[in-house]
This record gives sequence, structure tokens and C-alpha cells, in this order.
Amino acid sequence: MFVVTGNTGTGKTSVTKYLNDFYEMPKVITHTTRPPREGEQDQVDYYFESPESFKQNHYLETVQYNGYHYGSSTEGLERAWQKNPLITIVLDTAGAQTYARELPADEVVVIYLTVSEPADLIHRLANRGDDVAKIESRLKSKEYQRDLTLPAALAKGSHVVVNDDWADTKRQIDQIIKEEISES
Ligand SMILES: Nc1ncnc2c1ncn2[C@@H]1O[C@H](COP(=O)(O)OP(=O)(O)OP(=O)(O)O)[C@@H](O)[C@H]1O
Ligand SMILES: Nc1nc2c(ncn2[C@@H]2O[C@H](COP(=O)(O)O)[C@@H](O)[C@H]2O)c(=O)[nH]1
Repeated sequence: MFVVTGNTGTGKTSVTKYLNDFYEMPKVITHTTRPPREGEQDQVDYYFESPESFKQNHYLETVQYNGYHYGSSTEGLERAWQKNPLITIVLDTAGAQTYARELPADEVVVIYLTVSEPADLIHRLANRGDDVAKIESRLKSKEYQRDLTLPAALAKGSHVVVNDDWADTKRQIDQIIKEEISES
């Protein structure tokens, strides 16, 4: 399982889409109580839940991020594994630590995305079409501050990719996949 983690706007969804398009790795669809952004689709980007329906699933882990609930369910994982044994999931750094701790080390590859200039993230989120008030709220959250650095518990064994330039990022991802698949 390729766990893609990092701060908001660093490119986790973009990398996951690349892994899906070029390596046929399905993305685990996770659950959230956050309202959909413009263009996001239920059951494609997330299972969008009410606070009540969120409680109905069976979770491997759940977190709160900027006031909303997020969780990866066993149902979501199974649906991805039915398509391919190699899968990908997008998690905040708290979730990535849970996966790294709870799953066998040879089954989880963590990719931590970052950028050289965190100020660029604001522009990326704005270009994505995010609401300005929502960007401001997110950048003030404790989760944003936390995810600016790779947690110590993930330092050993994680791949750090500085996503400043998309073409270079794709090359780095290709290299990681080559190394990890040849080791397995
Ligand atoms: N190297 C790059 N250079 C410029 N823009 C990029 C780069 N990589 C991704 N982007 C763009 O930045 C925006 C944020 O990327 P993406 O949605 O993949 O981030 P994310 O980490 O999944 O964010 P979030 O956690 O907020 O959902 C998107 O509009 C994406 O197209
Ligand atoms: N630990 C988990 N983190 C998750 C899950 N699904 C998404 N996420 C992460 O939450 C933040 C915010 O996501 P956004 O779509 O609102 O920008 C981001 O870091 C995601 O990676 C999950 O099931 N568990």
C-alpha cells in the first residue's frame, strides 16, 4: 500500500491520480463529514457523510482535521484491494503514522510530500478554486502547522518528495515505485 501524506496543497491527490493513471493503483476512497468542494463527487473523491452516517462504517482509523471527521474504513480498503493488490491512500500525517505502526512494515510505503516554499501552498489552493475563507481557516489550523514537517515516527523508511516541479515529482515517484516493487 502506498500511503501518500503531507500538508494541504502539497499534491497528495495529484500523486495518487498519477499512481492510478500510470500504475493502475486504485485509490482507497475515505470518508469525511467535510462538505464537497466544487467538482468533487461522492464515492469518487470521498464518501461524503453526515455526522450520523459517518458513525455507521468500520474504521481502521479516524482523525479530525480542521473541525471535520475523516476516516479510512475496512469497506473502502476492501473495495480497492478487489481491483488490485497494489493500492494507494491519501492520509494526514496522523493517519500515516497509524498505518505505519499497525500494518506490517513490508506492506506499507509512505511518501511524504512537501514544497520548498510553504507560502506557495496558498496559491495552489486558490488556483484549485478553494474558497478564500476556507483556505484561511485551514492555514490557521493546528493540523496545518503539524503537517509542515515529517513526524519523527515516520522519518525512518519514508520517501520525502519535494513537489516544486511536477515533471520532477513524477520522475521521483517513478523511481520510488521501481525501488519498492523490485524489493518486494
Ligand atoms: N508541482 C506542482 N506545481 C504547481 N501546482 C501543483 C503541483 N502539484 C500539484 N499542483 C496543484 O496544486 C493543487 C493542490 O494539489 P492537490 O489537490 O493534489 O493537493 P493535496 O495535497 O491533495 O491537497 P489537500 O490535502 O488540500 O486535499 C492542485 O490544483 C494541483 O493541480
Ligand atoms: N487520517 C486520515 N486522513 C485523511 C483521510 N481522508 C483524508 N485525509 C486527510 O485529511 C486532510 C484533509 O483532506 P481534504 O480533502 O479536506 O483536503 C488531508 O491531509 C487528507 O490527506 C482519512 O481517512 N484518514
